[in-house]
Amino acid sequence: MLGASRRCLASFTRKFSTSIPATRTSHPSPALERTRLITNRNAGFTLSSRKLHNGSRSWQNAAVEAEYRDEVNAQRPPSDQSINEANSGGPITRFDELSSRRLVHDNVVRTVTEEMGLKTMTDVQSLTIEEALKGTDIIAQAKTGTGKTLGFLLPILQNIIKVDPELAQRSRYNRSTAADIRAVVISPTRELAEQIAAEARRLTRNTSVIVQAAVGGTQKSQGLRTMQMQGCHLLVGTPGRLNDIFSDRYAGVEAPKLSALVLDEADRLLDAGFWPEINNFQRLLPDPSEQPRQTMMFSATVPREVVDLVQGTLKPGFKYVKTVSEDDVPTVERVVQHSVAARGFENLLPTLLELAERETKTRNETGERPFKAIVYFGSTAEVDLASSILYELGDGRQHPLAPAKFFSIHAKKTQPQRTAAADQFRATRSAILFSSDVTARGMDFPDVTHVIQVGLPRDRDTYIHRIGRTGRAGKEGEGWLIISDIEAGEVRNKLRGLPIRPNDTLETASIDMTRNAKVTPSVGRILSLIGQSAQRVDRGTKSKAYMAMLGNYQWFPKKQHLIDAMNQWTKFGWGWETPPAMSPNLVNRLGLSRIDGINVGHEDRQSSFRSGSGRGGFGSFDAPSPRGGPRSGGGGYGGSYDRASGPRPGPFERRSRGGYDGGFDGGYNRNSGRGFGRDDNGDGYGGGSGRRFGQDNNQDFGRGPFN
Ligand SMILES: Nc1ncnc2c1ncn2[C@@H]1O[C@H](COP(=O)(O)OP(=O)(O)OP(=O)(O)O)[C@@H](O)[C@H]1O
Repeated sequence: MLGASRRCLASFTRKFSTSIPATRTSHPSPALERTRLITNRNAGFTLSSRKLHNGSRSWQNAAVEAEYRDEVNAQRPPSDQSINEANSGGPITRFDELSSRRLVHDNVVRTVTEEMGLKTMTDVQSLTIEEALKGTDIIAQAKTGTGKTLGFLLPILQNIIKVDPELAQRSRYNRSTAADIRAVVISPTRELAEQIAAEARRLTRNTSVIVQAAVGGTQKSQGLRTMQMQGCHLLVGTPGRLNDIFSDRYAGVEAPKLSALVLDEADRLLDAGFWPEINNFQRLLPDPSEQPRQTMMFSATVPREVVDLVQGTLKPGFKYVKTVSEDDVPTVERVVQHSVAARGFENLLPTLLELAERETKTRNETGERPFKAIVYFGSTAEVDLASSILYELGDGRQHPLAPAKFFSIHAKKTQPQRTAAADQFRATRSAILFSSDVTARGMDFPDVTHVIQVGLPRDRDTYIHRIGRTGRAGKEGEGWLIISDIEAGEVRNKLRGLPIRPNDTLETASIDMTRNAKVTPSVGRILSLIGQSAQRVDRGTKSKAYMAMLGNYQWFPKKQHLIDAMNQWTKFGWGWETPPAMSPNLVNRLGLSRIDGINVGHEDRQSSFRSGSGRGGFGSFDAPSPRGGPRSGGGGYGGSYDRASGPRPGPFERRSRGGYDGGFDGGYNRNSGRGFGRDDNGDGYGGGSGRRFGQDNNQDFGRGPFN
């Protein structure tokens, strides 16, 4: 954030004055209490540097606690009243009114109502579309999955058509060029940019408006050729690639008539990781004093500081639309949210399996929508480890989670792998997507029944956006947060006020794996399955996950406690007597030199060791083994067993094995090399505020936004 703040201060010290008439409040009703159109009349202040230099946590808290003095209720009437209101010029709540009031071309409205099947506007659409059609600048905050995308695409499209009416019809003759861009939408992630472009193409299919996407990880030259051949009116892209093509003087990409700029997931784009790119990109666009343009910013989370930050750059009269009131929970009510406190890190995956099995079974029995889950982890390495272990459960026999298909996405995969995984997950009825935060914002995967977060999300907004992948467009969903006991205090701190209910119905969460114990057969089976599967995953994948976790838990003050908990995980989760090695340099940098239990050395020199001892694994449990017959003591792994002396083919490279025809897909990129930190965009941009530790020995930690 620091980087952003400094630059922001330089760029946003302009004072401005704006006065906006209060929006009419008519027929208030309880349903309307939550919907607010906030008009900020805090004119003429200069940004406080101290405020902007705050860390993200205080950002979030400030946002939650912020009292907006100048807010005006613009509450939405109940539906039976709205039609009358619309006829008499009240707020528009149905898409067909856009046509009857001659606000949007019939052709476009028909596409929305007939082809997309949408009749009634959501709150945020009702409050933004009409304003945006007038060219007003907008900051909009609305809960996840409430149709913000259409809230900006529809007015952009109509405003393009207004300037060039011929574009309203589909024409065989395409006059557009790559130097004819009228609107740009910026998204923080490639997947989201592609999704927005796909929605824009659906919306424009009966017009001559051309939509293109420009995202990192794809061939720039190929994208440019398409743009040069087909032309472009509406460009959707990620910040790095947009900068790249606009600053390439030979690309022929220009926007002299640019009339709209949209920042989707605006708070993320204005965060430190992206701000330099956004700032730079704006400089490549026509000067707004010569070519007036509309700016719109949308997100489910818009901290007060972001509003303060950007309002100086918006046109006087801008609207701040907020459909989440301060005292409302920022997640949709239809998503029931549970938290499970697991005893240690070694309990996390067994708990995940128990939950996934239970939910799959229940849904099969009741005939509800099949289990379709996104499981979030804090880093790419954890995604790789968990997805490998869960996939390996199907080794030569019926997979316990069949018929679910498995996919995984993170920023270290190639873009074609990421796109394929997203597309296939979208199209699959029963599936599990293991993901880092690259899919946390904006992604609209249909029918996701569960969002499961393993480990503490980096902040409150990340939790909210992840949860927002379920319960979309009026559907039900469940959120599960599975954390280890050392995170419990921080969870209370970060996620205070959210409607998360403790849940103790998962038996494996509380099992003490450091001791021999009697467990129920079902628990014993799960522990054995995970233990055996962990043995089949190579050492490198595990070591990287360990390092990544160490990076993610840098916030944890009691280092000895942290290392003890992590070593307990490697010992009882994987059967390793010694944890992965860390270079002396790294140990120093992480402030661990006085901590017991660190394996100082070089992991690559240890990788040929056979890890695991005769004991190890999940202690010893009196439970039948999954292959029949009672298990004797001696550890869940059945002895020392490590197939990690050389890399084995990644599970994602195999489509199906044995009796499990679900198969893993989406590609498995082993060439991760550096960077085990968190990732959430992967636009190939190397800047940002992510702190990196341990660049030696291929050990790379911390929240590097571009890992
Ligand atoms: N008026 C509407 N009625 C019903 N469904 C709608 C409406 N508008 C959009 N949708 C659908 O709702 C889903 C979510 O929309 P969208 O992705 O735009 O949400 P969002 O608010 O941008 O979410 P996020 O905050 O996660 O980015 C999409 O499948 C979209 O087609």
